[in-house]
Amino acid sequence: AVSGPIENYAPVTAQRLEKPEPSNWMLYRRTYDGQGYSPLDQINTSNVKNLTPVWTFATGVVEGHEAPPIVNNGVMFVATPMGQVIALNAKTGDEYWRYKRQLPDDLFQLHPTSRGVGLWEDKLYLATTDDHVVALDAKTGKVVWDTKVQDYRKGQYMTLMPLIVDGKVIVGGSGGEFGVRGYVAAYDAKDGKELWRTFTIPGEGEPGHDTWQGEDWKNGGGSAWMTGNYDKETKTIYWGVGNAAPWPGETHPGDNLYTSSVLALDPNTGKIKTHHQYHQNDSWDWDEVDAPMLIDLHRDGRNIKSLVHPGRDAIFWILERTPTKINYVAGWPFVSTDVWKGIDAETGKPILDPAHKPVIGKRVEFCPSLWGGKDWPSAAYSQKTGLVYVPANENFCGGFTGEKIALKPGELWLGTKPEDIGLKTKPGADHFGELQAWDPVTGKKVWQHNFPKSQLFGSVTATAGDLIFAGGTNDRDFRAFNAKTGEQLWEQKTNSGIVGMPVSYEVDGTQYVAIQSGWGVDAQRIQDALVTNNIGIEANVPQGGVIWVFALKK
Ligand SMILES: O=C(O)c1cc(C(=O)O)c2c(n1)C(=O)C(=O)c1cc(C(=O)O)[nH]c1-2
Ligand SMILES: [Ca+2]
Repeated sequence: AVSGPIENYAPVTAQRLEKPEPSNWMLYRRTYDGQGYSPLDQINTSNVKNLTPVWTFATGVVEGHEAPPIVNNGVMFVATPMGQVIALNAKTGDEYWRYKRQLPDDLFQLHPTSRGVGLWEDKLYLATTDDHVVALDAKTGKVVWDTKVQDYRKGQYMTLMPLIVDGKVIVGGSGGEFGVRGYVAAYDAKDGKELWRTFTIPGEGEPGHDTWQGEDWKNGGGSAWMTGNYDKETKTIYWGVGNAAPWPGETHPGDNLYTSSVLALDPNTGKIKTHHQYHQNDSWDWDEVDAPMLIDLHRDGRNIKSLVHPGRDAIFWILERTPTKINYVAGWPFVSTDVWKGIDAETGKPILDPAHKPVIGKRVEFCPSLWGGKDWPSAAYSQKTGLVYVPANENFCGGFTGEKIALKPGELWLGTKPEDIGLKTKPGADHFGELQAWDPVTGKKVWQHNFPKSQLFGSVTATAGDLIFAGGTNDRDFRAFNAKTGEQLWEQKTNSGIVGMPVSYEVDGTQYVAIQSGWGVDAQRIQDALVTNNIGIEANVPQGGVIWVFALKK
């Protein structure tokens, strides 16, 4: 059924984003600190077994549905692949309106997805794969403004959910596999005017430019394709930066700032306050775009305003953020890796084993694979347990033969042949996906749940009911775990595999859990590789998107 118009829409303000009501999920990870934690606790470890679907909604789209259902006072906004936004009554599932972008016929989407819509006042903001930012009227879905960011014909596109800070719509571009020069940019939420643009690769005369040689910086990658987090006290955005381009480091000698780094940005000007580079001269497609979580830790006898980032480079990073600097605190491998021999305790730079760094003209193998210990799907932090929950992958290795290839704008530029990219499973591996729970204070793993026949490729969400929700597996299951023990307490088979982000919200006194099921993008690429390896994995993960909403059986 189609509901009537949206009435009494609650305008989104700076205050509401800084301190969101427990009932709502209005930012990518619910709060600016990126913790992915809901304070709702009606659904808990003892009653989660009674969790049952209350409504579903077919999106009509095939491909990877990665966005969290965004909820503002009972109104839900869901972004799907192919530039669609659906507004729904979060309680009944009735549709208010739908926006469908007309994508150009000649658009090639390497990553056909959208990770969500940002909210400000009475509008929504969508970043599109044909590289526009579009503002929609939250009540009607009508386009208010539409700003071109860059040219999709040059391999510039966007998949992220915009970060909204104080009336600014902040986005970052994808295109690391097309040799773009990455950037983060802000638009005025009112009219779509560009306010600033900061390139993630410093130009001539800028600090860090000397970490590049010759002209390499112009096409050096460093795309910034995930939503940043925000420290409202110091007014600093922490934004993750992607891989260097093309992949083999030999083709772009130097540390290559600010690829595979986190940038601390001033939201008003885009000025880079400071940075931390996780690993130098990236050669593995190890984008470090998933923004670090802002967590207050009591560690080593002192209070630390930390940045916690389980990296694609297989290292669980703990950094300290100060207004002027980011300091290395600790790091350790959370899945096995043959690339790093350790971490320099002084500088925080990982120590390379050159035998596992891709080069030109010779096949090099490395573990983990180019999808890393953890790709873009987000980890979560529970304020109740004090643990960090990581969707990790173990027993995958990768490899390729580096090649010097000339850049053709708009064409894939990997520095290897696409058909040469391997995903290998370690012989005798008894599992791949791992849901891990880490204590960031002690650096100890508290529990781990293994997935014998699947990768784990979906974001994780924690709730105050001591529950961890996650999809991410090729068996179509959506699951709830006991946050303290890792015991699996509930599961629901859905229509497709889940690469989406679980959220929780409340309407009229009832707590709900929502997720998009709809398999695709790189979870499917890994699946193809697993099936090719013929290790007893079911080939077929049905596709097609459905929004699922659950509540306790009454
Ligand atoms: O370098 C880039 O610009 C870029 C962009 C994206 C994207 O926008 O989704 C991905 C990647 N890289 C990437 O390396 C990767 O593994 C990946 C997986 C996915 C996905 O949606 O499953 N996107 C991307
Ligand atoms: Ca990439």
